[in-house]
Amino acid sequence: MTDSTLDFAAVKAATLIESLPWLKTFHDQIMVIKFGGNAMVDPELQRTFAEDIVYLRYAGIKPVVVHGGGPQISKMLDRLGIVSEFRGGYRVTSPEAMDVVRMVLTGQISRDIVSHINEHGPLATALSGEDAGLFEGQRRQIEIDGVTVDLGLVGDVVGVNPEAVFEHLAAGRIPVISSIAPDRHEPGQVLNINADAAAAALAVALGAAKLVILTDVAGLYSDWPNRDSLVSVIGAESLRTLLPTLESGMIPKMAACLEAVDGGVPKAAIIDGRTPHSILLEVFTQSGIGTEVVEADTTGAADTARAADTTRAADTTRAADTTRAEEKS
Ligand SMILES: Nc1ncnc2c1ncn2[C@@H]1O[C@H](COP(=O)(O)OP(=O)(O)O)[C@@H](O)[C@H]1O
Ligand SMILES: CC(=O)N[C@@H](CCC(=O)OP(=O)(O)O)C(=O)O
Repeated sequence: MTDSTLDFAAVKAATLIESLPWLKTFHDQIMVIKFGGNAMVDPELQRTFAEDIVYLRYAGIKPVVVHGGGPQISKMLDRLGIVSEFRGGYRVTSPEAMDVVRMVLTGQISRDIVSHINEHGPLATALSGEDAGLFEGQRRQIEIDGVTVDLGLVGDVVGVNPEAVFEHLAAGRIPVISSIAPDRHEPGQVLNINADAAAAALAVALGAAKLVILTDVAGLYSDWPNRDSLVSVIGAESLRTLLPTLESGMIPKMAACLEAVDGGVPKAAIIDGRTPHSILLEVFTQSGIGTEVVEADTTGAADTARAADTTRAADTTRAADTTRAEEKS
């Protein structure tokens, strides 16, 4: 063998062995993966997403997919001439818009994800938050600049009955879940749940080891919209302080990460779903990609502890064009 072949083999071996601690950490653990509508616009990315999910499953992890579909819902609403707007990151949902939300999420997107995963074998099964009483919802109102905004048929998940998900996992299946919930206070009424929030509530109820949210941006930028300073790791307390200053799309996402970590999920990450195999890069490399939210704060002693614990880079921010691996070396 030539020197360059040997070097290449060494790099491959190093990449493979880097996954060993994570294979041990997550063995037999539940991981909730939220697939955002903006991360699924390209058919090739849907294919590599399915490969990653199947890879996790065969690596001995129990993946549970919660999907969004905001852009796809907006497109269908436009086609049907139904006006919709977002307030504070949530879609104001009229009864006729709700019909479209339900149809697109459960009838179209869920089916597509199941179909891509099942190209690898009969693994995935679709569930809506309505099925087997999985989610219980309650209408939510938000305040913007001190004024209460009525979001219509938008809800929070206020109860999760995870038995059906556990049963599917025990049977070796990969549940693919749509973020619709029956209204706890109005029988027959369903509510539109932001998929980040649904994923967080489910991750807590399932006792997941990690929540991973795929979106169309590298992670949380502390200098948005400049994109020079990507937050690598952030503790729950720092995020709580930052949350009120964030802008639209990031609000539900970071609120969901905080809810998950506050609820006992050890780690929640926001990653760029446009990077092929971003899930494998996040889960099986020491440096990961994107932004990770952890319980302990990222300054001072906590940094040292986490670095020693071989989890993440201690820096809270980094230049957008440097990798976390470089930071750690
Ligand atoms: N601080 C920030 N860092 C990164 N992205 C941000 C930030 N603030 C707002 N955003 C916006 O949030 C978007 C992600 O939210 P969203 O469009 O709802 O994604 P998804 O469909 O994946 O749920 C990004 O594309 C970006 O435009
Ligand atoms: C209340 C609310 O805003 N619900 C979302 C549900 C889908 C979703 O969350 O999709 P993404 O993950 O692609 O953003 C919506 O109607 O767009």
